Amino acid sequence: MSNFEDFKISTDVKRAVLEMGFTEPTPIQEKAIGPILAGTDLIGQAQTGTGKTAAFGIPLVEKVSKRPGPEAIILTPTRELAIQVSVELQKLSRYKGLNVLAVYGGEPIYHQIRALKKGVHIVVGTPGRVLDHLNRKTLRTDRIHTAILDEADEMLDMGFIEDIESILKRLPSRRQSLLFSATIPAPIKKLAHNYLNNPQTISVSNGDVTAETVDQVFYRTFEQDKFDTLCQIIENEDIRLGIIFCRTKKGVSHLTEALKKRGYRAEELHGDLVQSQRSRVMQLFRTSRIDFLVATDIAARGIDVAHVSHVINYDIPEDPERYVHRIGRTGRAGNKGIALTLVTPKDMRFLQSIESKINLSLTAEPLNNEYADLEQSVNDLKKAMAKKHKPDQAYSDSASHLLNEFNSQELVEALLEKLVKSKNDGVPSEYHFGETGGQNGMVRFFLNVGRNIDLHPKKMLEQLSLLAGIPEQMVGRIDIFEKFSFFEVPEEVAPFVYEALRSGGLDGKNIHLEPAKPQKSKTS
Ligand SMILES: Nc1ncnc2c1ncn2[C@@H]1O[C@H](COP(=O)(O)OP(=O)(O)OP(=O)(O)O)[C@@H](O)[C@H]1O
Ligand SMILES: [Mg+2]
Repeated sequence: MSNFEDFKISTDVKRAVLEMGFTEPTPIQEKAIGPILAGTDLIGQAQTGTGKTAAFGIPLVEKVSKRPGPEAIILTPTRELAIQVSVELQKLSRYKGLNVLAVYGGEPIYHQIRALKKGVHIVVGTPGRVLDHLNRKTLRTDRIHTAILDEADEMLDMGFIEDIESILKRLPSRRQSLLFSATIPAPIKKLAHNYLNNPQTISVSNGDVTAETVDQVFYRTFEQDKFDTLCQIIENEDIRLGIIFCRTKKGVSHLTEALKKRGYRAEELHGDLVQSQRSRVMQLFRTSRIDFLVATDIAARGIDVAHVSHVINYDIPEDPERYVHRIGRTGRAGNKGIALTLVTPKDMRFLQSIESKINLSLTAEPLNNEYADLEQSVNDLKKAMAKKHKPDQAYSDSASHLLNEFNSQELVEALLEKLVKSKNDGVPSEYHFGETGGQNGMVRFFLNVGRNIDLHPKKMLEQLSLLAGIPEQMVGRIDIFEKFSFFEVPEEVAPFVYEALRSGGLDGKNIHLEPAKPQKSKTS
């Protein structure tokens, strides 16, 4: 089947579908619409951005009557998603003339009560506010024949499960229940069977967990270099609209502030904002009046904004499912998208679990380091100029001499080039190390060894044991990357290694060491 004409749906609904620009059903729509029309309970799984909303929305608006309702309830994990889904259902039912209402927290409840009283056919809501209405008896349930959990795995997970259970318990038991998500882990699927009646599972992922329209790469960086790395990425990439994800609300605020200071059009979205701010930011982003939405995982699920060209994980998600949903905000409805993830040494294990979840190994994108070095050299030079230095006659004479001989523009260019080259000559000018938690009594060190350093793990091992006076076999694992390396040693010898690195450096040559900033633990 490759045509909406082939479904048993009324012309009112068909007309709306065509007006929305949908000419052929997507695979999940092709497979799910028939069974839903037939009344089957269903678990529907398909990649991000492949039209799951219309897959349940089309048969739903077909089945809901114009009699006083409500006849259907859809639950979503965030307010933004409730609004978005209600808008899509309103569009689908435009010619049928149904009323769809979004009910969510952070908005005066009276407006919603008034709207519910006036008559609503389909309710889309977040669990907290829906429960509130049920408790106040402002939302009647006796005519509800369909319940849908969008982002079902999230809804049946820790944060929501209790609310969902109490809502479902109050709905008529003779009802059709539908669960949709891009990810449905096995334990959640098992749990889902408690709420469904003899469900059919429809899965269209042809082996890929993430949408194949999204190009995924990662960048190696350090905690303290993340912002510079991000700015370099933004400068290098051609970003139409970008969503930047951070782990915490604070992180989102700080990053937004920093980006704004640099002149980027960015706004923050997280749960500490009042609803009017949240709606305003979403509106600015949807209408391209800002270029970057900096968000917590609040924006990870379901959000559909046209022309999002890039998703950037400023903080890597610790949970592989979150990664799948976050990057799914781009590459939607057949469009291309790019997903970039910043990875620090301590993030490597999260990257590995993501890779095994999505059955893909991501490629590391090298940063354009020469330009980064150039920028740094220019900054170094500016700093030097800002310092009042005593005039040294010999330097002054040489400078006048050179200026007489060469054009000043060319002279500065040559000096800069020399400065950048010297940064990369042989031994790096700066070593940097810090400790992050190792495992099983091991302490992990990481070293920023700069670029272009020829450091074989074996050589590093020899030097380490020589320096710290510890046997080679005491060193756990050594990983050497382009720009940094890390290794683990038993807790008891860690202080010796620390001292040895501080006082000596790996090959004893002109090495400057700095302890890394302590890593603060973050909470959301
Ligand atoms: N048949 C279709 N033809 C063209 N575009 C479609 C079709 N169905 C849906 N779309 C569009 O595809 C986009 C993604 O749809 P939707 O938001 O329903 O995806 P989803 O599968 O729910 O993704 P997620 O897992 O991220 O929630 C929307 O902009 C929607 O309008
Ligand atoms: Mg969706």
